[in-house]
Amino acid sequence: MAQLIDGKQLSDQVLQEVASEVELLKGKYDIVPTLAVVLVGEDPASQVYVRNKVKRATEAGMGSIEHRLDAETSQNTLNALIDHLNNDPEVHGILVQLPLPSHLNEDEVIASIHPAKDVDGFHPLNVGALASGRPSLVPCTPQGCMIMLRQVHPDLSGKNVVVVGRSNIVGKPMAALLLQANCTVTIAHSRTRNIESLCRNADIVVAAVGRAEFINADWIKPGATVIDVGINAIDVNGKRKLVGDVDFESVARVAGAITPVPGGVGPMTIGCLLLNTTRAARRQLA
Ligand SMILES: Nc1nc(=O)c2c([nH]1)NC[C@@H]1CN(c3ccc(C(=O)N[C@@H](CCC(=O)O)C(=O)O)cc3)C=[N+]21
Ligand SMILES: [Mg+2]
Repeated sequence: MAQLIDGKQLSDQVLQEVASEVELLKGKYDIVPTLAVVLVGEDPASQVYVRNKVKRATEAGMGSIEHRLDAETSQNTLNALIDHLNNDPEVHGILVQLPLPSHLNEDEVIASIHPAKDVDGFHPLNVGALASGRPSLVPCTPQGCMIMLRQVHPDLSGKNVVVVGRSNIVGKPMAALLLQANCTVTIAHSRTRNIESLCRNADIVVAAVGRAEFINADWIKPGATVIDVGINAIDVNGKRKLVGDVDFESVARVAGAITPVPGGVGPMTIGCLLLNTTRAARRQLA
């Protein structure tokens, strides 16, 4: 049975670091690091997630502000809100929950967030900084995955890694971070040929495809490390169950180490979001 990489426990460690940084920023500079979360529409999964973020922020002694806008909100209204948050000195981080309703332009929204407050790390300036090896605000999920990987591989140099999925939110920034850690990185996606045998050669597989239990034990080299980014809600006998992109049951029998879902990458994403918020706050000190 593979070693379990406990995201809940690791994220508690990250949140403790966040809490002491918050203490320091309060005591020394009299600022309360504050995250503004913007949610457009009422997707129930998004609401759970937003509630979790606000809860953890409060526990870490941070400030948080929630802006809920209805699903029909116009681009102009959203732009005006972001403009207001960009210029509010008491807001250090801005997160606009994605995906947005289809009438809104996500790229425009992301580009309108001040790069210094872009705690998701999605602004083109932050994307460019990461791509050219000068990371500043790094996307939370890949950042959390790196912390988990370091538990098993303190030195990642020379490891063969396959990242399955090429999204701007996970796959691409994940590959950039791994490359910076001197891994040999392959990005696989829906058009990739022989994806199974590619994965079977990897020391590390990062699964970020958004398909429930897509990757099974045949894809995994015995002893390899598997990071499961997927969070998919499936129906099992009328009950809602969360599963990853990895068939945990079978893969855990061949892998050397694996992250669970829930309790894996998800909590680490939230930990890193709050870590980014303290970093953003520190950089905004006059
Ligand atoms: N601008 C933006 N930034 C994001 O980072 C972002 C986003 N939009 N939109 C939605 C996705 C999704 N996401 C999750 C993070 C943590 C959990 C999480 O903590 N999940 C728990 C389970 C929660 C449950 O029980 O439903 C776990 O995996 O253990 C889930 C989902 C961040 N996202
Ligand atoms: Mg894909």
